[in-house]
Amino acid sequence: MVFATVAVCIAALVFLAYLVFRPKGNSTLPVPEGHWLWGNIFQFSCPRSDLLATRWSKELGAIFRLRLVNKNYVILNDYNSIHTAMVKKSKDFAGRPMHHGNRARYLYEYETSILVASPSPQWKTLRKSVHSNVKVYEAGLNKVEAVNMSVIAGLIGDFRARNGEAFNPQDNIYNAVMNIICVFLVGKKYRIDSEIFQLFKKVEQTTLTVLGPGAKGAELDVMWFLRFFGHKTFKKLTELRQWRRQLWAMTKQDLNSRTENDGEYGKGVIGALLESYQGSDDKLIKEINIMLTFQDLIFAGTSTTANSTQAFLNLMINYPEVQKKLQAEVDDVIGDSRPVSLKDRAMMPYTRALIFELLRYTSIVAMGVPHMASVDSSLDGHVIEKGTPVITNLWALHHDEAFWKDPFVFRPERFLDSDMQLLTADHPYRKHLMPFGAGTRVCLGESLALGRLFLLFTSITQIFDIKVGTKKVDADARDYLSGVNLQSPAYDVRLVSRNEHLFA
Ligand code: HEM
Repeated sequence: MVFATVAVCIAALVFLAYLVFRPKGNSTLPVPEGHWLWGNIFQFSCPRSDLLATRWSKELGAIFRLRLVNKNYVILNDYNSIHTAMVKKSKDFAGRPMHHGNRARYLYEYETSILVASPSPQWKTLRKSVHSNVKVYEAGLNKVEAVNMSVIAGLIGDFRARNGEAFNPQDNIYNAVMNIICVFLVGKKYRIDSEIFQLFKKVEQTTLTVLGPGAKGAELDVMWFLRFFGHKTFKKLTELRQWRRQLWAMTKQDLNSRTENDGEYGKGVIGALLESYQGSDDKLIKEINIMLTFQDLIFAGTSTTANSTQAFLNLMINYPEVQKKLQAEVDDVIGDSRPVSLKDRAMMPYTRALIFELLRYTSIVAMGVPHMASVDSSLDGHVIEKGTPVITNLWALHHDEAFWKDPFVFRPERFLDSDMQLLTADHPYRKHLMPFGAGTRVCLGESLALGRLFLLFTSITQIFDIKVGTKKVDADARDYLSGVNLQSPAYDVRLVSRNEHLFA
């Protein structure tokens, strides 16, 4: 009797759990086979969820949904679906699913920033302000260039100090890119061993480990109660909030102690933002929104560019014929007696094609940044309910075998025409390339990133022959490590000087 009562109670509880956790709505989109209660969550919380989603899309079609416990997520895997959602129906899908992610909500202190806010008057004002400050920054191209080149000169110096011996370039690249971001944000480079620089690094790197689809602790998004049981990611999130507050206090103190012309390059984007809102009656933007946007820009700008540069060196080792062509163009257009300038770009189609190919091949931001349907809408005849998170699988778009010939071969020529000129922007290859997303939420740092990659790649190539280190590591992007951004596995390289006098 007792046994029967317990069995009935358990069955009732399980049924109740199913009723509570079963996803609401009646989506017609196919879903991969998963657990009856928690759906696909543990399958999807894996390293390289982009590769898994790409495999699923081959069985289920370009648009499918995942069930993560009681929530439906829509995954878009080809050009038509991504372009329709991001560009044609940009307004319908420009939201961010902040309410779905406990980790993000807690980290962002239940407030918003440029990256996590759905379109609203506050988001528009913030995006417009950052954008106009970025533009001011870009307007004086010489200034941006001077900033970049001073940091790049330091990086070249670090590389030279290796005397052509094998070494892992990861830290040097990361520190240089982080300092480029510091100059962009607050108008100043920092000493690598300074407390503030170390805090910048800690905030950036920890953010990457606690957010993102495949990051550890994704289960907190649907089982928030786990925070009461000593969950490690929750502890990290709490620490990160403290480090960010500390970094923000130090940054403000530093900015306040400087006069307009004091900093090497003004007060940067954050200095300008703070000045425009401090003392203004406009209560739309609060200091916390600027602090959170500061964090967005640190992590959106650093590892994306650092990982691309790290991938570049290993690609040059693995594709020596590409390196030769790049060097030939650098030697031809820039020569060996002056540093590279952004103005050279117009005369360097091969280099620009190489950068496009690198962005396609590596697809560093493989799953984009999650979007959300802001209204009831549809994609390819399927209803997408308001509030549904929508993920763009940019990896699948950039490695679609039905569209790209040999997508796993690194070949810059695919972006050149028969006269070796860059394909025009309306060419299908250019249109299918969306490493920065597209539409309303397109990456805010696209032109900055393209400019920096150009200066970094050409400067390194001008000064060094890039050679294999102690052992060759495959550059196949399918083997990259996951996080929020993909990263090449560690390798070492020999950078053998071919130009002794520049940056000496
Ligand atoms: C190789 C370098 C970079 C790549 C591949 C990249 C890629 C992306 C992607 C895919 C998105 C999401 C777009 C979407 O929501 O559909 C994004 C958003 C964003 N990126 Fe980048 N990014 C790069 C560099 C940068 C830099 C240097 C900055 C600024 C310093 C930056 C700032 C941002 C911001 C603020 C957003 C959010 C925009 C919004 O939500 O409205 N990114 N980026």
